[in-house]
Amino acid sequence: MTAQPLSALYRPSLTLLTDLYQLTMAYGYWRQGMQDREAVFHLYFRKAPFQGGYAVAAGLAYAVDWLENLRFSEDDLAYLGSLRGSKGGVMFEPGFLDYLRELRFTCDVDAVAEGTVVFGNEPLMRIQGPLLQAQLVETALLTLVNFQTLIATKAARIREAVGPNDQILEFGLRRAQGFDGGLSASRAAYLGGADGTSNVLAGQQFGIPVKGTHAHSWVMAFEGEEEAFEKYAAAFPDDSVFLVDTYDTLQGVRNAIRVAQRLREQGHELGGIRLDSGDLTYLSVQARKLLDEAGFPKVRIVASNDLDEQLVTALKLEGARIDTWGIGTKLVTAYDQPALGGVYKLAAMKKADGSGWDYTIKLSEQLAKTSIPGILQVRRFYHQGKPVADMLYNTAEPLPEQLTIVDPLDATRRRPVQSSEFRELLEPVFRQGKRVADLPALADSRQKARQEVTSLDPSIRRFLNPHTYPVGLEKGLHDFRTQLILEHRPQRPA
Ligand SMILES: Nc1ncnc2c1ncn2[C@@H]1O[C@H](COP(=O)(O)OP(=O)(O)OP(=O)(O)O)[C@@H](O)[C@H]1O
Ligand SMILES: O=P(O)(O)OC[C@H]1O[C@H](OP(=O)(O)OP(=O)(O)O)[C@H](O)[C@@H]1O
Ligand SMILES: O=C(O)c1cccnc1
Repeated sequence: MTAQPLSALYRPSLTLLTDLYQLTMAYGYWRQGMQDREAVFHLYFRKAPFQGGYAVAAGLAYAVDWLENLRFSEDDLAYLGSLRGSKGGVMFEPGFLDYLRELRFTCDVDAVAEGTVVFGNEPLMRIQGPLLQAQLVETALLTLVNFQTLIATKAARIREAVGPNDQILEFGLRRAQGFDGGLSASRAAYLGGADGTSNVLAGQQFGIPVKGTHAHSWVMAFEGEEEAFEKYAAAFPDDSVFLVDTYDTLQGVRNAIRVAQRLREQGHELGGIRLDSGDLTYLSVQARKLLDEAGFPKVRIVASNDLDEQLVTALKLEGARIDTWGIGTKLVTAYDQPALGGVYKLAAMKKADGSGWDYTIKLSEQLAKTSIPGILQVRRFYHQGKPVADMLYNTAEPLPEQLTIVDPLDATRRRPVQSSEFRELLEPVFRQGKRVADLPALADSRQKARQEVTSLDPSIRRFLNPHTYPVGLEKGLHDFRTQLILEHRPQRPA
């Protein structure tokens, strides 16, 4: 089969962006008449990425867009109708395809706003509604939220390393995992703390400032480096950043200074220089000296070359004089942890007679992987404006006067909640399939992300062995979960 043109992937319907098993289960539920049994699922990850102490929630805007456009097109239905089982019969009978044709999303969705700091085991999304639909959306929600949360978190860590004043430019498109990997990474990187991107499509789609310098090939295309700088400046007299390391970096800085002097005579100022190889500390210190001595203290020094938060930290400690950090591969591919292990688990089903809830649990040998039953909400407690602990609780049960949170991994660790200052993290986004909340602008989510990260204690923000932020189960929920585990676990005689 020949490859589809790229434009064919930007179709109005991305409903088939799913795993086949979502559709086979949907068919099975439909056949059983179970499609409308009310169910509750939660989307959450278990462990913050990069061995860090937190994650930054992202991807909700994509998820909302996907859910709002959840509709099987005639092309989708024709394809599903063409699928065959192993004996050659149709996989999905025509009556089911008719059902899918009329299917509209009617679930309630509650979600954590983009830019919110989140921790392991906390639902980022809660989907409540007809079982078939709530199940069907699993894969797309995971693919959209997992990746962007991962990249936003990486960017937030890079922002931590870089500090509040320097610029971060995301340069990753060429090394990203495919075109959508590149596009959604640019969005999430901006949300998490980057100031701009080289990705022009991301600029157009999301309003992210587009920025950049020039490549080595520009310099190589001219007789000499100075001429190359001269010609670039002729095109962009007020917006030039020269890449100075094609031949000899410090000689490149001297060439840049000569061109900057001529630009100044014409009433323009050089924007910056970029270093892309060698010892970035030594070279940035030397370059700064040369630029300052020549009367160019405002010319910025941009650095790139396989940077990440660890390298930025090292370069800062070494005394590098870098103002702008160009970061590509390691940011957009989340190089040291290329996937966030977010999961989507069934937590409750309405009884067949509609009289109440049956709570569901997925057991595991590891307690960390055992799911949490209930119709969950996350309450974040504050002390003097700073988050101190999060509590997961079942909204279907009354809360006691005195709240106690229990560590889900060690029931002996519990703490009474003293603070009366709190907020609920999961906010209504859809009610019966209709969007009920406006999504914030991307720049506002970005600002929120920064505020949220900086509100955390430094012990949680640090890279090396960060403290664990307390996330616990409300004691009633903990006791109920334990009881459910005991009910479901086979009690083998000793
Ligand atoms: N002062 C420094 N301290 C720690 N690491 C540094 C320092 N300067 C540069 N690095 C990092 O060291 C790595 C290797 O850089 P270097 O330029 O020596 O090799 P390279 O990338 O193979 O060079 P080139 O781009 O010329 O092929 C890069 O990830 C770079 O960011
Ligand atoms: O190192 P990253 O964090 O991934 O940042 C992006 C890299 O992409 C470019 O290199 P490339 O060799 O592709 O092109 P160039 O000739 O413009 O340097 C640029 O010079 C950076 O080194
Ligand atoms: O503009 C730049 O300097 C740039 C863009 C993409 C990749 N590397 C660098």
